[in-house]
Amino acid sequence: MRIRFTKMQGAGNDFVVLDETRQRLELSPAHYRQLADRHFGIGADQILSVRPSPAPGVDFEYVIHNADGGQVEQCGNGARCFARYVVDKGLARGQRIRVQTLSGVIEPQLNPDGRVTVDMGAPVFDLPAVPFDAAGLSPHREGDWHQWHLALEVDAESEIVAVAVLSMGNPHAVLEVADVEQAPVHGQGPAIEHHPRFPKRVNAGFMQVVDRGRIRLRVWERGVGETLACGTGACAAVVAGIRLGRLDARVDVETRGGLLTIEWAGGDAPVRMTGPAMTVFEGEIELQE
Ligand SMILES: N[C@@H](CCC[C@H](N)C(=O)O)C(=O)O
Repeated sequence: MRIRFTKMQGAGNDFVVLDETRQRLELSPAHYRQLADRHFGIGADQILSVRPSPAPGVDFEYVIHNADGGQVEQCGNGARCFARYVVDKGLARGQRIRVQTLSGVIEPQLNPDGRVTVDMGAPVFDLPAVPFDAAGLSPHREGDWHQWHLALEVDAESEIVAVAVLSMGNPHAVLEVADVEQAPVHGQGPAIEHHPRFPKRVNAGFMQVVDRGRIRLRVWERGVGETLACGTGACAAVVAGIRLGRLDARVDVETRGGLLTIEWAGGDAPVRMTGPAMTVFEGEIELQE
């Protein structure tokens, strides 16, 4: 089967975008893995499918698959690229759209400067909803919140890390580190992703607080590995930093692929994420059966 695609990136987190507004492509997990493969396919961290509105009051459905072929609930950098795509392709009626995801409705909006702001909804702290199994663990109190001590096995050595746990529609564990460039992202990242206390696995964020309005962040993404940026990871890190008393309500997040700005007023307020969204190229690919 031959299909058309658009390659996009948001702060270096890269995507293959597929237009399924007129016809479902009915792709298998193996097809998504081929599209994401950097040697045998196009190369991407996630595959984003644009589908027609599934319900009154929303404009589109946004379906996300990780590079490993698994479907996931949310993708923040992808949401900005999704908005840029539907506007540039003339599929959207205005600059502000409502989009159904597996974890709820999000509202991206194109800004005059070309960046995109997304209302990502409120963070979720209910541990079973993340999901995170805290049975038998004692929380370590910080700010108005707490962190959890997890035992990890990394290169046959036992290590303990303190993580803040929350959902931005998808699960996140956030660790504070002194220097993000020296952080053991490729050692601790996969150990946290597959830790048995996270039954759906987890995205692991390594956050260095520069000052109350700026952090540096690297994220080991579930189903992908380290990416140049993770939008929901940036939201989760800033929310965690605010609740732990380290950050103010508006924070610039430096990632290896670019700058994101995250705003959160606390409580049930939605998290707002602003950042770039660009088309890289378009083409056709023959999918293996
Ligand atoms: N790149 C993303 C997150 C994509 C999904 C994530 N890997 C997961 O499995 O939850 C972002 O920008 O948020």
